[in-house]
Amino acid sequence: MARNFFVGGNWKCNGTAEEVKKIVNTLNEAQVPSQDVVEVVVSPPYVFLPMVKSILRPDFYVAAQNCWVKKGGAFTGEVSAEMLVNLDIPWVILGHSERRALLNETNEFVGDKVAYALAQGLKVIACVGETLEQRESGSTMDVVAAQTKAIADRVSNWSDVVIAYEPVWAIGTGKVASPAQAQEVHDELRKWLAKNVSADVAATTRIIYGGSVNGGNCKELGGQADVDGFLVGGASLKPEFIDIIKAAEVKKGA
Ligand SMILES: O=C[C@H](O)COP(=O)(O)O
Repeated sequence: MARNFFVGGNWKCNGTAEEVKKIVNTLNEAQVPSQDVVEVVVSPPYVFLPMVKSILRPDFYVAAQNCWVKKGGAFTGEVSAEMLVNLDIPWVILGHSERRALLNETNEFVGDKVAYALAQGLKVIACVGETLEQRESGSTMDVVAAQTKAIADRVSNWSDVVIAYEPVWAIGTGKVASPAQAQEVHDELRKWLAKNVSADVAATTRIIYGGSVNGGNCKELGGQADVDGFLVGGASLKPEFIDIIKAAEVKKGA
């Protein structure tokens, strides 16, 4: 079964209202392949979500960068999944390595968040990935499998989940994984899903790559059999994001 290419832009903690409007204008004017070729989702900081949603072209979608693990209440500073649903925000990024590392989000906590967000009706971009130390010690697949297992243990319907494989050593470093390195992990992850979840989930779940993707490397990465798109950080703030969206065309006729 064909997996529609997916390109996410994670704007992280960047931008002023003026800069955000400028990025949206660039996106709105861009000529890109149609939605049946590529699904585009941009993720501004919380405070800009309603504005971006209201001015963004209707064939692109928005995502929050996080949400709380359960129903809202006395959790100062948090935003609940219900609030995102209330504002018609369709997607949320969960388990980003910056949150795992800087805010101590564990595999289990991320798994709980993914399950809760899905149960409220959100679609989830769930991030996994190893550190340089873990890669060098040969434990990449163990790490990625443990992160994915914590999600699989809590989730039964995978139709609204996209997995983002983001090696931590490639994030914001300019040190992109080689196409072969990305393909190897994506292939292993798909095999893991086939063995531990189901053949159908393995065949249909999109596994996207993140980590220093740019206009220059996106086509080769996107051409890998098990790379179904990207989660882009730095380059999603720049006009080259359009070229990354267009990389979806490498899958045409594949
Ligand atoms: O969520 C996106 C990733 O952290 C990649 O960031 P980057 O493209 O700036 O390396």
